[in-house]
Amino acid sequence: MATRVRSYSKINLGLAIGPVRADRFHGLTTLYQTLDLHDLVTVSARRAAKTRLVLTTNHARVPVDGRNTAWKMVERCLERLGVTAEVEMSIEKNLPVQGGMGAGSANAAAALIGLERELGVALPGAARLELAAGVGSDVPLFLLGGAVLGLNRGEQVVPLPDLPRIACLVAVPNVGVSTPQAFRDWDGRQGPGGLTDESKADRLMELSLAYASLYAEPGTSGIVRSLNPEKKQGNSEEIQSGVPNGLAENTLLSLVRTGVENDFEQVVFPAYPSLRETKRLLMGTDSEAPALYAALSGSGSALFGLFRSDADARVAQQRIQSAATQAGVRTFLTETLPRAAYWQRMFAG
Ligand SMILES: C[C@@](CO)(OP(=O)(O)O)[C@H](O)COP(=O)(O)OP(=O)(O)OC[C@H]1O[C@@H](n2ccc(N)nc2=O)[C@H](O)[C@@H]1O
Ligand SMILES: Nc1ncnc2c1ncn2[C@@H]1O[C@H](COP(=O)(O)OP(=O)(O)O)[C@@H](O)[C@H]1O
Repeated sequence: MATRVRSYSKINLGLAIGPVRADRFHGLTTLYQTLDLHDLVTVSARRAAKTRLVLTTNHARVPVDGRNTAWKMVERCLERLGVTAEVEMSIEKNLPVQGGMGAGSANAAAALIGLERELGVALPGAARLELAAGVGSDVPLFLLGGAVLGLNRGEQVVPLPDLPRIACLVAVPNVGVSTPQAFRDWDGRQGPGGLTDESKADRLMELSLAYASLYAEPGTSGIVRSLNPEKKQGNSEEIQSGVPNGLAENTLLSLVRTGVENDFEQVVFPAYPSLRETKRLLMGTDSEAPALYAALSGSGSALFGLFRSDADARVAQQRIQSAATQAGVRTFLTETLPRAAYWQRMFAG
């Protein structure tokens, strides 16, 4: 029987780009958060004398050969295990391609999880993370889920205590942004806005510390209110009923005060000006269900807003859907997905 895996997505709550490294990748400090929006990856595998992979998908822009992240992962995992097998995979795409939501990366992690289950084997945890990092900088985070600190080129992941669930509206413009191109544009920036390598490195450190400080003992920093421990995990019912989620709001506002932002906005917004307008509409104004925070995710093109309640997120959805400048922008109402829920809901039966 085949294994069906929910291949969830991520947003980058914040992302700072550092200097170019010797391997030509950029140093990053980023705060990933998984979202309750997913593709479906189905894997069936049986041991065989020779390895044979077959991949199908419902999306024209997803490659079905060795360029596919899921294919790469399965091929490398079998090699690592010293196993030959016939593997059939299908990817049902619901998430945007080149959206900055890590969908292709998540597909690779889902393929690994599905393959292990099908073959009844499990690689050691560190080996899985190493394989994932080899497939892409964004893949290891999907072997943790929840709130994850990304360092080095984004592939070095540190699980963070869960942030409370919060209502989220994702807006996906009708353009795909190439990640390598966005990095090249960042490197090409000249003039007063450009940072020196030294100040870029300082900023990476500064943001790592700021993200870690979010988890300081409540009450000691004066930022996160003293809490009822039972409510520490947040509560999705609160969000669904439209009741404001005070804990999530507090934590998020703390994050905003740390100066969280996404450096890619500085190069992606000038290249695609309508994205800046999408962010403005997500944010809203004080009188019209404003977002607590809105930003570009990764290198885009998806943007997201985080809201006090599901009801506020719906109002923002209306704002975008009725704006003449936003034709072709798709919106998805969802919420952030903490680590325990990420793993509980992983298998689609
Ligand atoms: C920058 C992020 C933020 O989440 O962008 P999104 O793709 O999500 O938008 C990710 O780290 C992307 O991760 P992923 O898409 O797996 O990237 P990779 O395949 O590892 O790299 C694609 C290309 O991006 C550039 N790259 C990537 C990561 C990094 N730290 N520095 C880089 O310069 C390199 O040119 C590399 O060849
Ligand atoms: N499983 C996959 N799903 C989607 N795109 C893939 C996959 N494997 C490789 N790709 C290629 O990777 C590129 C970007 O992948 P994607 O993960 O959708 O973007 P992002 O990292 O911006 O979220 C696409 O242009 C596509 O050709």
